[in-house]
Amino acid sequence: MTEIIIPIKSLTFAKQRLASILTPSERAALVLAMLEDLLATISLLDHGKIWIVASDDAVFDIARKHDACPVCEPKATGYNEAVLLGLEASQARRDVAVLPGDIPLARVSEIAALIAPTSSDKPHIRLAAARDLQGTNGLFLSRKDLVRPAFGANSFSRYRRASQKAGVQPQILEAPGMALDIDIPADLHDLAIRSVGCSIHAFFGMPRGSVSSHLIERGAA
Ligand SMILES: Nc1nc2c(ncn2[C@@H]2O[C@H](COP(=O)(O)OP(=O)(O)OP(=O)(O)O)[C@@H](O)[C@H]2O)c(=O)[nH]1
Ligand SMILES: O=C(O)[C@H](O)COP(=O)(O)O
Repeated sequence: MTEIIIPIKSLTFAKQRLASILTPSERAALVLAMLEDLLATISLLDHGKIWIVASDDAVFDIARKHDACPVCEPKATGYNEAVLLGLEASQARRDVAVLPGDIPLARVSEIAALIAPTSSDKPHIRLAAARDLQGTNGLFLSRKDLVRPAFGANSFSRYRRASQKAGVQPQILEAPGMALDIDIPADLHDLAIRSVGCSIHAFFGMPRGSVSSHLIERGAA
């Protein structure tokens, strides 16, 4: 079964691009709520080990609650280095997936399509794009050395090129829930109005009708 790596940046430095509308403690709470929702969604599926690469006890507490394995990152060296730590920790030779922790609306069916185990030795890569078609919100490798982690600006086209260089035509997944990663205030506004019933909605701490105006007051839309 497919093992899953989820890197979570130090809560102290989390979600800097939301600093104009959320306080540091709100940003930390947002990261934890998004992780809860993602792990709850994954828990509905058959999967291999989940590796959470992070440096905060609060993150590891959530990991353990969902039977995920903590991988302690000695210092924050970036998204790709964190993924490499997860890949090293994983004992799987084949079928690994990487998910960011900030896709709280990812649907069960979308993650199922991303992590479906392969049955042949033919190399296989799956990619789920961010809605701007620049970022990558889901990566699946049938062998963990098929491409090196290459997250960051414009990673989607970089992964496509790297896959082709490795002789693999990547499968591009249609995944609108996964496509919303929470980077900037406008993403948070979209999340607030689409997240009723999720932990993330409780994070906003108010009934649906007022979420939108509250975030607009802070400049999110
Ligand atoms: N463990 C770990 N995870 C990281 C690191 N940098 C980014 N991530 C995680 O990678 C995923 C995607 O992060 P980004 O959207 O690029 O950035 P972010 O750090 O969440 O937000 P900004 O501070 O606004 O850039 C999230 O799950 C982050 O928590 C890092 O240095 N270490
Ligand atoms: O998708 C990626 O490779 C990274 O997350 C960077 O993209 P972002 O700025 O959309 O988070």
